[in-house]
Amino acid sequence: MDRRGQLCVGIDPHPGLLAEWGLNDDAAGLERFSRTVVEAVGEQVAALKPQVALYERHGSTGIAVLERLLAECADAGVLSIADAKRGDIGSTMAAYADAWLRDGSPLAADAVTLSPYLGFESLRPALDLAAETGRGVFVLALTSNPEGASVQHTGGPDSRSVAARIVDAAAAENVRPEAGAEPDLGSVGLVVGATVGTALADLDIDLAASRAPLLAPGLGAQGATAADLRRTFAAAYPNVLATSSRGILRAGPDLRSLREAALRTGAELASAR
Ligand SMILES: O=C(O)c1cc(=O)[nH]c(=O)n1[C@@H]1O[C@H](COP(=O)(O)O)[C@@H](O)[C@H]1O
Repeated sequence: MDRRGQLCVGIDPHPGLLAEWGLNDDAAGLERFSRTVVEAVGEQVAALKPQVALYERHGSTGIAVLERLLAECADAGVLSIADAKRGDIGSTMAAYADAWLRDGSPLAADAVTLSPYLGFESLRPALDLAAETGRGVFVLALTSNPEGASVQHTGGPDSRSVAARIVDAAAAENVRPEAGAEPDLGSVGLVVGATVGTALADLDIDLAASRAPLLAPGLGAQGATAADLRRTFAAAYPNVLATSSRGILRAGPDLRSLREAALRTGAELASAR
């Protein structure tokens, strides 16, 4: 982010987008779509975030395309975030961690998105493997969809909301006193939607203190702007990696148009007030 700015481009090969790009809704279309995005913006943006579901719907051939895409991200020198939203009991979580975060795994990415619905501590195998292999995780805290609040804003007996507890748990992970001179950010990131409005203040959440990289979806197709992000995240804004999928992808398949869309959005993020 220091070198390339605060934009992540999501790679979401929806059937409708494939058709708009003149591609078939099959593995060959998926491969062409994925390669085009890497070629257009892979040397320009901080990260690419393939949406795993859109590869899974093609079965094993789609997963094979995803494997190649993750390898191509590494070759292009751009960070990859596998948007898989995994979460399960610890013993199964170890297998998910192995799939997405282990050196040499065919699906190894630089980071993976995780769902803490089974309890933050159930994510332990992924937290530990990420720390061990120099990777990262992004744990859902306040999601960008309107339905998220019904779970994430609710509080327990101490009235701290579910989202605030997840942020607190990530913050505790990101403090590693034994590490000596620490980098600004830890490896346990959080997902906080660009669309959450005043929720951070309402729920008394201090994101800046969490030292978490903040993956913020909702820019573009879901209606949020760079100015919304600036306002919503306030002091934590420098830690935000804003992610946009359809908002950028609709400019394709022309390479230059895709690049320009990403450049324009990146510039808006850099100058947001
Ligand atoms: O983890 C995510 O990236 C994510 C979390 C969230 O709260 N909201 C959200 O939209 N996402 C993902 O971000 C992408 C948003 O796509 P666009 O709305 O097309 O920019 C999709 O792949 C979503 O699954």
